[in-house]
Amino acid sequence: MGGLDVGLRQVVCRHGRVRAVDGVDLEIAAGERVALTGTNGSGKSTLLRAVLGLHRHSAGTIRVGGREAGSSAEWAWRRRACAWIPQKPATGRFPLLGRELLASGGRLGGADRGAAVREAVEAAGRLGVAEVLDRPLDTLSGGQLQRMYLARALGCVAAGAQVLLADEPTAALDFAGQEDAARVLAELPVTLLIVTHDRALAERCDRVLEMAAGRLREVR
Ligand SMILES: Nc1ncnc2c1ncn2[C@@H]1O[C@H](COP(=O)(O)OP(=O)(O)OP(=O)(O)O)[C@@H](O)[C@H]1O
Repeated sequence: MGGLDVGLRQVVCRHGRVRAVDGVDLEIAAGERVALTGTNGSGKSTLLRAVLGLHRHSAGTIRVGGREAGSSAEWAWRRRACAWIPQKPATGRFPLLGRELLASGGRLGGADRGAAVREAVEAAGRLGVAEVLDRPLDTLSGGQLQRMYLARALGCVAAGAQVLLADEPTAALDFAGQEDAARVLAELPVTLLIVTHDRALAERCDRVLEMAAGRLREVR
């Protein structure tokens, strides 16, 4: 089993005056699969975004593979190490085509970039979205877009990402899609941190954590 360990110490994230994440400690072993559940607005997405450096007003310590990130080179390493499926995919003002998304994000790096993009395109085929590769992202349905992001994440893993941070990756999928995505995610040889309200997906994880008002507790 591959993967990198992830360690959070006393992480606090603010949105203005709101402490969306309020002193979170978390240790995830390399290769562990962790589901993060909890009430709406409890800080789950903010926590995931902080790991990627997408939430600026953060304090505390976040390590991936034992490495903190501060410099732009360290953040670039972090973003290559961590594949990312966002909750609210931005299609942008000038939306990318599907196949551009698969090669996007600066996360497909290294010598195997071509192989990684091929893997992402193949994954799109397996996930049933091959026919939308040449369409702008803003013309895709929510479920098609979510499948494209999953395919991109699989390409990132093929390119060497060892952690997958997924924010409600099955929320827009039909029943068969939820099953397929849960199986694919659970079989990946990486460390998984998945925000989800999907019980079946949480069941496949080694641990389930719950967030409430910015604080974390272990459920199983
Ligand atoms: N851009 C923002 N500006 C101001 N407040 C924000 C912003 N983004 C999130 N928040 C607030 O921070 C808190 C945590 O939000 P977050 O999106 O992390 O919750 P969540 O647990 O992922 O919720 P959900 O299950 O509904 O997706 C909420 O009170 C939310 O309203």
